[in-house]
Amino acid sequence: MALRIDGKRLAADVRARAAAEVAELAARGIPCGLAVVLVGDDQGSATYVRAKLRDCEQCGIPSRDFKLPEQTTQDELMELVRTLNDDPGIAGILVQMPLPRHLDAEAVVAAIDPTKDVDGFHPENLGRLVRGLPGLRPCTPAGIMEMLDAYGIDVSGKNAVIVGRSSIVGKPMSLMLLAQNATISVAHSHTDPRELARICQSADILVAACGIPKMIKGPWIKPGAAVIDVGMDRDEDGKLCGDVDFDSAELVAGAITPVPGGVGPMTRAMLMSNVVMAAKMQHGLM
Ligand SMILES: Nc1nc2c(c(=O)[nH]1)N[C@@H](CN(C=O)c1ccc(C(=O)N[C@@H](CCC(=O)O)C(=O)O)cc1)CN2
Repeated sequence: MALRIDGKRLAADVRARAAAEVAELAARGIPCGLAVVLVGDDQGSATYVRAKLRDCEQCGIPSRDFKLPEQTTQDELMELVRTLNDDPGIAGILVQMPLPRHLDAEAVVAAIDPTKDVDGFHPENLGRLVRGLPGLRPCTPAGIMEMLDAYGIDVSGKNAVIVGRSSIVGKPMSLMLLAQNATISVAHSHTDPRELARICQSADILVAACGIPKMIKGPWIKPGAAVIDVGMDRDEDGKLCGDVDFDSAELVAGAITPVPGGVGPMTRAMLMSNVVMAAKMQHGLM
C-alpha cells in the first residue's frame, strides 16, 4: 500500500515559513502586498480566490481583492495591471485563471511586471526556467518539487512521465524535473492511446495533469512509483476526484498524493512563498 503524501501538512509548513519571512520583511519596512484579480462569475475560481485571501491573512500578507465583472474589457484589465505594476505597496499580482473567453490571457500575463508575477506564468519567468536561472516558478509544479523533496523522493536519473502539457503545469513541471536530472517523457492528447499505458508504466515518477477523471489506473503504474495527481475533476457521482484512479493506484504505487489534500493545498502555499520571494527580489535581497 502506497505512502500517502500529505499536501495539507506540508502546505502548513510552507505557510509557516512564509509567515515568519513576511514578519521579518515587515520589520525592515518591506511590504509583501498581494493583489488578487478575479474577472467574472466562475464559482470554482471564486472559491480558490477566497482560499488564497484566507492564506494571505494567515501569513500576514496584506491582500487587495479586485473582483471585476464578466464584461470587463481587455483595456480595463490591462490598465488595472499597469496600475498595480506601479504600486510600490504591491509585491505580487495574481490574475485568477481561466479568464472569460473574450479576454486575451497571454497579453494580460505578459503585461504583469515579471518581478511581481507570483504565478510564474510570465514569458520572462518561463524563459528563466528554461535557461536554469533563478526566478518565480509556477506554483503547482513548484509545490510538487517541494513534496518530492520533503518525502525524500530522489529525482536524479529517474524516469519521470508527465501526462499533460499545459503552460501552467505540464511544461514547467517537465523543465523542473529535468533541472533535477530526471529523464522526461511528456504524454498529451496526441500521444497514441495504445502507447499511453506503456509510457506510464516506465515512470518512477508519474505526474497526472490531463484533466480526465480517474484516467490513470493501477495497472498503468510501475510498482513503487511516486504518483502525483494534479487533477481536480468530478466523478460520475459529482464527487471531487483526480486524474488517477486512487483506489487501484495506491495498491501499486510507492507514494501517492490524494485529491483533495495533495497538490491543491501546496499550489496555494507556494503562492505565499512566491510573494515573499517577489518582495525580496524587488528589494535586492536575492
Ligand atoms: N492564476 C492562477 N490561476 C489558476 C491556478 C494558479 O496556480 N494560478 N491554478 C488552478 C486553480 N488553483 C489555484 O488557483 C487551485 C485549485 C485547487 C486548489 C485546492 O486546494 N484544491 C483542494 C480541493 C478544493 C475543493 O474541495 O474543491 C485540494 O486539492 O485539496 C488550490 C488551487 C487554476 N487557476
